Parts: sequence; structure tokens; C-alpha cells
Amino acid sequence: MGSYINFDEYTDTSMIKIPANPLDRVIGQDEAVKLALMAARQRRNLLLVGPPGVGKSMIAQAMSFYLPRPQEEIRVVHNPVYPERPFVEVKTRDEIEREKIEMNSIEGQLIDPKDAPQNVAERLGYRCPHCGFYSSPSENVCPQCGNTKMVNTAQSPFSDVFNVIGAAFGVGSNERVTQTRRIGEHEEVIVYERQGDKIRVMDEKTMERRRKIEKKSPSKVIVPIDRNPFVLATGASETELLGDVRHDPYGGHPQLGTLPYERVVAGAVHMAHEGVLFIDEITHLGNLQRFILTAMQEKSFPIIGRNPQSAGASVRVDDVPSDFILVAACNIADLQYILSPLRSRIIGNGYEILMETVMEDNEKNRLKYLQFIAQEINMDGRIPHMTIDGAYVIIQEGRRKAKEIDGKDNALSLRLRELGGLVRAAGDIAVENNHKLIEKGDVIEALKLYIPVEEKIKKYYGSMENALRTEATGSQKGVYNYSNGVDDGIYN
Ligand SMILES: Nc1ncnc2c1ncn2[C@@H]1O[C@H](COP(=O)(O)OP(=O)(O)OP(=O)(O)O)[C@@H](O)[C@H]1O
Repeated sequence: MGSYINFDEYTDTSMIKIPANPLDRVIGQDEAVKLALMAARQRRNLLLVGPPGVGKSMIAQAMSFYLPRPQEEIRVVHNPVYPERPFVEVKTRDEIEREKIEMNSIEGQLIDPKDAPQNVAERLGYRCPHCGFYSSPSENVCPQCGNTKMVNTAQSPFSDVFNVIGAAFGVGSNERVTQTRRIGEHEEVIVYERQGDKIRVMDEKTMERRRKIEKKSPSKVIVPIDRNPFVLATGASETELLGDVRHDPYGGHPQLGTLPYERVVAGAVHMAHEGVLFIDEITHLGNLQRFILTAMQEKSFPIIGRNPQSAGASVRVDDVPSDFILVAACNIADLQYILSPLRSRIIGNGYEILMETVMEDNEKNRLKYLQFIAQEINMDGRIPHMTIDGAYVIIQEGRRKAKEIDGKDNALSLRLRELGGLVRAAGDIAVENNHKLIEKGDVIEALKLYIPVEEKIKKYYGSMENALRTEATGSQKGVYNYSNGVDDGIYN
């Protein structure tokens, strides 16, 4: 019989191999998957049209795995002349690497306190001047001889007393000691600094490099180099989508306030730079769609303070990169509400895809259903695998949905989010029943819970109209009964 799975080698879904490639995990959307792969490779946009739960966001997310990892980091840099116009700075991975090396080179050399000159180790609080024992500078009293470790530099009749008091308050030693050393004719300044249980040694060259870096304008990373190349902007507010400049109660006050560059926050259009920006139900963005269009046209979008009452409103950062692949999704009914220039932009540089809602009921696709069940179980992580008998019930349910929702015979539904819910419910029941695998009975029990409430209503009341009528009269009766009930309650 065609409806049974003839895969004798499988007894349960743990034997099904889950593909390593994210796009291969998407079931029944072959055309969409093919175009998504092409779009990822060629950096094209996609519009996915179809009902909820058929794999639109799954495809968008999978696409990001096929993109090279981001190569650019975005920073905003303080503008000392006009702080409300911070600059934007884009650093490549290589430049960041070089910067790190440069930073390390200004860190000097870390040495063991025992390798430092003894007087330096004593003045920094590592070495006890009395017994020569080495300990942490946070210990003011030598753990070996019990004397205070403070170096007695000021010769005073009270220095012994001062040392004890000083030790008690933790002022026993210096953080930093400067000395000179001779290299041939030349005398060089050398600085020793406390650094935990090590000493940092900096020569003149290191100090020079440090001064140079300290002179650079301060900056803030708003889009880090190591980021997720998939950005979900569904339901995002204007500020989440486009970025913002945070409010500061002290506004532009130079002494009290936070400098404007520090308050700049990137939006989803910037975070998706070099990656995928996924917007489900794009028409819900309404007017904001035109900003998405601008960001796509310009491949950059300014960040401004979006709240006119906020002190951030006067701040603006121009040319913040926003070169993303747009994957937009919507259902068929909303197609007409997509801003037409945005839609033509997508078509002009990408593809529109109508998602499948069913696939043919054949052996190959039934095996895909098994793969889907295995994936859902794997993703959940808390439920056991399913017997093939149990999976067969899911397949039947898929067949029923294809017929009832999409009017298709000999087909399996691809409205898989709902079926995923059924798998999880069956899993929970199996766990409750202490079953090692999700059994057929568990799935049948889950089916009863999983029936949409509309179907339950129809069964219970006969029809939706009946239910509504009963509910209306019931609630009126309820009000009446309630007041009566109160009276009864008090006076009886
Ligand atoms: N074609 C599919 N193949 C495998 N699993 C799927 C597929 N479609 C849906 N699923 C399962 O359902 C979940 C939800 O699907 P997804 O979020 O991709 O749907 P969607 O079409 O984007 O729906 P919505 O528009 O409501 O966000 C997925 O995480 C996955 O577990």
C-alpha cells in the first residue's frame, strides 16, 4: 500500500541522518532552496511569498551560512571639533589584526617580579625588604617574617609607626616605578608597573607608541567584526531597524554628559551589513519600507537620534554602511501592500518565490517527513526519537492537512511549523509515559490535544455560528446569574 513507508531498515527516527547543510534541512521547497543558494552566492535579494510556517525564515537563516564571514567592523569616532557629528570608520579584519599587534606592542613586557631589580620589586610591593620573600603586593605584611613590606624611604622618627598605619590602609607600595638605565652613551627611562602577579616593563619606544595611541580620537564599535550574519528585523521598531542616538539627561554638556559618539546605536540595517536582513511580514513595516529601500540603494544609512524630545536628536552619523541581502517575506494577501519601488528593487536584483504548501505523497517525500521529524526532535533536545509507527500517524496528519487546508489529494502538507508542534506534544506525552521512544499511541493522544480550537468548537457546538450564539446568551445569562448569586450568597 502506497501510504506505508517501506523502509525496513528504519525502526525509529534516530536512524535518519540529518543533513549537515542547513539548506538541505528545508523540506519540500526545492525551487526556493535552489534560488536561495544562488542568491547567497551572488548576493541577490529574495521575496518569499506564502503562508506562515512553511520554512521562510528557515531559508533566510540558512542562506547566511553560505556567505563569507564579515570582513568589516563599523565604528563611530569622536569628532573633537563638532561632537554631534561623529565620524564613521570602517576597519577590515586585517586592520583590526594589525591594531591588536600594535596594542600589544604598547603593553611592554610582562616579567616575573623575581626577574626585576630587587629595589624595584620592593618598591612595587612584591619583595619584602626585610627577609627578601616574594608575595603579592596586596599583602601589606610579609607572610614570611611578619614585617610590613613597605620600603622605608622617609627617614623619620615616626616612620615605623607610619609604616604600620600605612600598611593597614593599603598604602604600602607604589603602582609604578620609574628608573633610568644606561645603554652605551644613552640614558633611557624605563617604567615598571604592577600588573597582578607580574610586573610590566616599558621602555621609551613603548611609551612613545602608547602616547601616540592615546592621542587618537576615541571611538566605539557599533557593528563588531564577529557578528551573526543573520539579522531578524521582524516586528522591529523604527529605532531597532534604523539605529538611534540614546538620550543623555545632561545632553551636550561637555563635562557631565556622555559624548554623542558613545550614545550611537546601530540598527538592524547596519548589523546586517555583509549579511542577511530578514524581514517577515514586510508589509507590517508600513512606511518604514521606504527606509529599507534607501538603505539598499545607498548601501549606507545615516544614524540619527530618532526621538525629537531626546538630546540625541541633534546627533547624526552619515554614511554608516548597510550593504545587506534582503530576504523579505509576506503572505499572498499582503503582496499588494509592498511598497512598489521596493518590490521592483528586489526583482531587479533578486528573485520572488512562491512557497509550496504541499508536496506529492510518495516514498521519497515520506522519507523527507521522517527527516523533518528527526530534525524537530533534535532541535527540541528534550524528547526521545519516534517509532516509524508513530511517524506514520504524523504522515497521515500531513495528508489530512493537505486535503483539508489546501484541497490537495495524494499530497503531504508543508505547513510544518504546526506539525512540529504535534511532534513536540507527542514527545512530551512519551516522556510523561516513560516511553523510550515516542510511540504511535503517544502521537494519537497528542493529536487530540493538538486539534485547532476551531475544530474543537465545531465538534462541541456543531458549528461556529452555534458556538457564537451560545456564548452570547451564556454570557448574558452569566451576568444575570452573577448578581443573583451575590444576593444568594449574602442573604442565604
Ligand atoms: N520546509 C520546512 N522544512 C523543514 N522544517 C520546516 C519547514 N517549514 C517549517 N519548518 C519547521 O517549522 C519551523 C517554523 O518555520 P519558519 O519559521 O521557517 O516558517 P515561516 O514560513 O518563516 O513562518 P512565519 O512566516 O510565520 O515566520 C521551522 O523552525 C522548522 O522547525
